[in-house]
Amino acid sequence: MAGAALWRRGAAWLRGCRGKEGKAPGVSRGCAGCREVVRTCERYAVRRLPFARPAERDVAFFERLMPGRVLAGQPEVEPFNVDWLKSVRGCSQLVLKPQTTAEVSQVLRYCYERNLAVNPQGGNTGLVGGSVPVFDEIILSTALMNQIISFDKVSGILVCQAGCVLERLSEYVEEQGFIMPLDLGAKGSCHIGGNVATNAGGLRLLRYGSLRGTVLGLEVVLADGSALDCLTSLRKDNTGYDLKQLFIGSEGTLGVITAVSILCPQKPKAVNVAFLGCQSFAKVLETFTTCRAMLGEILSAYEFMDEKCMELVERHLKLSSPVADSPFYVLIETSGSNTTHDEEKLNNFLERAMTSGLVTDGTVATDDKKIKVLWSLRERITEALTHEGYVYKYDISLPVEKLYDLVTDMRARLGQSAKNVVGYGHLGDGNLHLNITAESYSHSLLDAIEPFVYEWTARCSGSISAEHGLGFKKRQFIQYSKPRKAVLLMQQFKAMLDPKGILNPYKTLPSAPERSTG
Ligand SMILES: O=C(O)CC[C@@H](O)C(=O)O
Ligand SMILES: [Zn+2]
Repeated sequence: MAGAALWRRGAAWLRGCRGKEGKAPGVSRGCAGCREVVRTCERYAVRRLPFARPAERDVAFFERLMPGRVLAGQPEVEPFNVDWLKSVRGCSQLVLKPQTTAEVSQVLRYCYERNLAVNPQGGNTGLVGGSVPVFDEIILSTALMNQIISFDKVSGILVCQAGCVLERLSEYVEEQGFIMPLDLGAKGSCHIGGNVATNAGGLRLLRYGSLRGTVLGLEVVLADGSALDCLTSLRKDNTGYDLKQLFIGSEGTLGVITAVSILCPQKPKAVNVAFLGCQSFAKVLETFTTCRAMLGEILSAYEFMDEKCMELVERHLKLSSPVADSPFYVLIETSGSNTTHDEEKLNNFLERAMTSGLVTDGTVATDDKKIKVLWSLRERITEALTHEGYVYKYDISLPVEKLYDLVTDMRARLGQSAKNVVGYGHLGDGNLHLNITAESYSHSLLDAIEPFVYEWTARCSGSISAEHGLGFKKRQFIQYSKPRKAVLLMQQFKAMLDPKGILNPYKTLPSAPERSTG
C-alpha cells in the first residue's frame, strides 16, 4: 500500500489547497520551479464546485484496481499539477495511471458514484491550462496507455491507445512509408489522445487538414464509466450523427479518449524547405499568394515569424538565422513524390520572388538535417519565449490580410508595459500566435490585453482560439467567438453526457463570471 502511505504524508498539503488561507508546506523535491508557480485557486477567484474530496478509502480502492500505478501525495504528484508553461497550478493529491480501457471505465464508474472530479491528462503540453487540475481533481494520466494496436499498410490507418507519444507514432509509421497527419513542436511529449481531445492543429494542417478529417474513429469512456466504441477504420460512414466529432476538441470535458483510429498520409519522397526574408508583412502576404499559385499541390506549410521572434531564438537557444536580418521571415515547405518536378517548381517560384522583390534573402534545404535546422527556428519560438519571463499567449484565427495588424495595435497599446509583443504562426491557415512577455505575471497587464484582444478578434469575425482550445484560461471568453445559442447547446451536451460535471471541471465552458485577483 505504498500509495496510501504517501497519501497520509500529503494530507497537510491537501488542507492547503482548500482556499487562500492555507499556504502549501515546503516540498523537498519534484519538478524544478513548480513550487514557485502561483496556485490557480489563488490567482483566479475560481470557486471549488461541491465534489467529494478524495479520501484514503479512495486511494485504497485505486491501489487495489491498479497496484503500483497510483501516485498519492507530494512530491510525486507535483509535476502533474503544473502546466508546461508553469502558469497554472492545481492541488491534486492523486494521479492514476491506467493501462487499459477497462481500467479507465472502472475508475470513472467509481468516481462518478463517489462524485469525485477527474482531470484527464496526456503529455501535459497544453497552453491554455486545460491539462492540469484547478483544485484537487484526480489526475487520470494516459502515460501508460501507449500501445499501438494495428497499422494497415494498404490504407495507412493507424489504431493506437490514447497515450502514445506523437513522435513515437511518427517514427513508427515512417518506417512503413507513411507520416502522421499532424506535426507539432511538442511532438516529443504530447499524446495522441490529448492531440485529439484538443483538436491540435500544428504544422501540417495546411496540407492534410484538421483532425476532424483525419481521425476516423475513437473509443471513449464516458463520465459514468460506460465505454463508447466508435473505433472504426472507415473512410466513409454515413450512419447517423458523427459522434466522434463531439469528443474531438472537447478537451476531456465530455469523455476520456482511450483509443484513436487515424488516417496517415503516404510519406512524401521529396521534401524541400525554403527560409526567406521579407521586408514587410504586405510582402509576406504577396509571397503567400504567389507561392500558392506557383507551387500548387506540393505546398505543405507556409509559416511566418517576425524579427523579434528571430532575435529571441538566437539569444536564448543559440540558433542562428540563415538569412540576412529582415522584419519578417517565412518558412515554406513543399512535399511531393517527384524530386525533379518539385525542385523545378520551387526554383521557378524562388526566382520570381527574388526578382520581383517579394523576398530579399533566402536559403533552401533539401536534406533532412538542414530541413530540421530550418524548422527549429520556427518550432522553437515557444520555448525561446519562456526564457523571457511570464508569457501571455493568444492563438487567433483572422482573415489573413489582417493577421499582423493585431500585433501592431497591441504593441502600440501596451508600450513599455510589455517586454515583447511578438507575432508568428501558421499564416497559410490564417492562424496568428500573438505572444506578449513580461518579467512576471501582472493583473494590470492582463487587464490591458483582455478583453481588448478578444474584442479586436470578434470585430474581424475571427476566433479567439484557432488551435489551442479554451482550457481554463480562455473559457470565459467563448462568447466572443460563439453565439449564445451555441454555448447553450454545448452546455446541454455537457449536462447530458456528464450530468454531475466530474470531467475536467472549470474548463472549456464558461461558469459564472470570475475575476483574476492578481
Ligand atoms: O506558443 C505558442 O503560442 C504557439 C505554439 C504552437 O501552436 C506553435 O505553432 O508553435
Ligand atoms: Zn501553432
